[in-house]
Amino acid sequence: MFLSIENVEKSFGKDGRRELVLQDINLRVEEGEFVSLLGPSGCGKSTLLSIVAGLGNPDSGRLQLGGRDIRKPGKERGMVFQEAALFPWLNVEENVMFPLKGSMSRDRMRETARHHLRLVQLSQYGGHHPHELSGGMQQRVSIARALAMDPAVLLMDEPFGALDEQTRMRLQDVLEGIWIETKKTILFVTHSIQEAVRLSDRVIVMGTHPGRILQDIPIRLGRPRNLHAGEMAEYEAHILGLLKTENDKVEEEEMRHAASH
Ligand SMILES: Nc1ncnc2c1ncn2[C@@H]1O[C@H](COP(=O)(O)OP(=O)(O)OP(=O)(O)O)[C@@H](O)[C@H]1O
Repeated sequence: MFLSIENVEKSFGKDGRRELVLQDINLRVEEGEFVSLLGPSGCGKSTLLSIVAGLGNPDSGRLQLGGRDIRKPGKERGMVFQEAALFPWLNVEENVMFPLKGSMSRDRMRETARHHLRLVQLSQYGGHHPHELSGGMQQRVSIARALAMDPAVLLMDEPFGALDEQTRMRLQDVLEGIWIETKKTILFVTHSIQEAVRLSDRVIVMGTHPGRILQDIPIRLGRPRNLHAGEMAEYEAHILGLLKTENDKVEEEEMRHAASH
């Protein structure tokens, strides 16, 4: 199922005035694509993702999944946040089974949970409780939980943002492996240029004030990706240049704003 975002605009009230947070957002994500939203803090990445999740409405514009309008949350869109948010009183397997309740038999639920725990390489930990796992392992459980619902699209909001560098890179490998195996459509929010280039088929670079799309960059590299490939560094340098120009512009605006008050 393709995801389409057309002419989306969103503003919030701030200090007694309206601030345009998303302007003229147009994006189409094809079935099976891995697309990242990358941009400076405050450019509206999370706002856009939550609109796609159906957790917030745009002021104008249209969102569709497989040709059907998105108006509210739905199980065809799975969400993974920065914090794993597992139920501490349930074990790992029960956490993955929890959202499946009522949709299938208990045996089938258990089988589905086990399959997805295998996918995130946590087969041995089904009987453990969340507090017995590291942050990275907890996040893998939350990915398994989202995938077990078999969503058409997986929405991931900085899922590795709270992890240390080593764990983050390990989870990038795990996620790429899952994507290669399942070919899920993924929309992924990140601050990290390296992470976006490492994982994505396309990187959507966003600018801020107002949040908008600066460039849509296809990453034409094979999989699994070789972290040390020179071509990866070339993409990263190009994106860094784009973001630097954008940050310089924002700093200039802020200085002008401060000087006029
Ligand atoms: N519910 C809200 N009410 C008012 N302003 C909001 C709300 N949600 C977000 N904003 C504002 O919208 C802008 C974009 O926020 P958003 O969290 O989407 O950016 P982001 O790119 O995800 O940032 P970060 O990378 O820091 O998470 C910010 O200026 C933020 O303060």
